[in-house]
Amino acid sequence: MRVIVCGGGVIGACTAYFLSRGDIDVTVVERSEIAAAASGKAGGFLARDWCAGTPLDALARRSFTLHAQLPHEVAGDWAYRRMTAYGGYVAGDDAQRDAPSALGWLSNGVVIAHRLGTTDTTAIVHPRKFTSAMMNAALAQGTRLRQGRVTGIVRDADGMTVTGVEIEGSVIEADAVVIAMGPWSLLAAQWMTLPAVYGQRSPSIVYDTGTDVPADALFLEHESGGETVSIEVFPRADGSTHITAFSDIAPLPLDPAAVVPEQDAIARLQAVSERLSPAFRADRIIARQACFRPVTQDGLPLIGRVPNSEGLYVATGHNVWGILNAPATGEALAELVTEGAASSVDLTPFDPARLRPLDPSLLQAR
Ligand SMILES: Cc1cc2nc3c(=O)[nH]c(=O)nc-3n(C[C@H](O)[C@H](O)[C@H](O)COP(=O)(O)OP(=O)(O)OC[C@H]3O[C@@H](n4cnc5c(N)ncnc54)[C@H](O)[C@@H]3O)c2cc1C
Repeated sequence: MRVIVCGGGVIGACTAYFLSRGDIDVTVVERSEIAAAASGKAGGFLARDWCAGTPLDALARRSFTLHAQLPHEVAGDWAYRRMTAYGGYVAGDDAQRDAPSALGWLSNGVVIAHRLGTTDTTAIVHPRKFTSAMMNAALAQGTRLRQGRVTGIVRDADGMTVTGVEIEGSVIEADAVVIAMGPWSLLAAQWMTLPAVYGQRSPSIVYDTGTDVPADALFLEHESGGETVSIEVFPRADGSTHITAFSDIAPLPLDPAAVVPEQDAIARLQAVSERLSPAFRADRIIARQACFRPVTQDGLPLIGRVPNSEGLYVATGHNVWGILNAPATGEALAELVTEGAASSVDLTPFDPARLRPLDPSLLQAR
């Protein structure tokens, strides 16, 4: 069986890894480089039970377990570690402003209100290193990587059954095709019956904090310019700390390589970060970046068969939990493609047929 995975983000890499463990001929087509988009620029935070009470719960729990197993199965170091997570706020002009923080590495006035996760329930990876390691493991199992832009799907005479993928004028044949192009999966709605996928932009700054910042993830609220801003701080085991805030809605550039941060958002983020801890000094900044996470209309991913097609699958729309949920998505999708049904997780809540398909004429008008 020949399977083409379109997109080399964390979802494409994990899908290729699990497919290539079977007797499957896998090709990943990536237009830029592995982890070029959100999968290389995310925080990498993982939580076992933060999706409890939602349709994502089983997928998240399975993925959290796989994240703990993969360092024993796959070569490479992607800085997997368990961590503690805290919630709180940055005090404004009041008595708390000068009070020492409960966590010694934070500045006065950073108030820790509650613990959100322990080393049993929360963890982190370096997302670019994780995605690359999964892709390298797939390559070691025989997967091929082809650089190029997927520009269409090829079908047989009945118009239903997929026979390959078009890459800028050339065609590679396949028995099954998986669309895993993150927010750019939207473009695939021109070629198949697919619901809309949107991109939500977030800027982030990465600091080289070495051993100055312990394994404490932070979810903080801060009053800034009359609005309440949510700040997320993710110290990783390789000594880098990722800080993000100020998500906004912006047009998705057609080329993933054209995603750049707004200078104003980065300046605001840098100012907030400096307020949190002396560890976040300007001379320690190693990346100022932005990325678009893929979002669907109901906030749940699309994982499963594409309606009205034979041999066509999609895995995208993972929103804020794409790094967490990639392993279980890849595992379940590999089962669906090769065995006809997913056995590790119930994919029913993520069936692409649950949402109204996007009218392709809206894309042509873009
Ligand atoms: C600031 C930020 C922080 C985040 N933090 C976390 C976190 O802490 N934990 C967590 O679980 N999740 C987090 N996320 C979410 C996570 O990053 C995403 O859900 C996940 O990376 C999406 O992966 P993907 O593979 O679907 O898409 P992408 O990473 O966007 O990958 C899609 C790939 O497809 C390629 N592509 C596009 N078009 C084509 C084409 N025509 N042909 C071939 N290739 C193509 C692109 O170049 C890209 O490499 C965060 C996101 C952001 C923005």
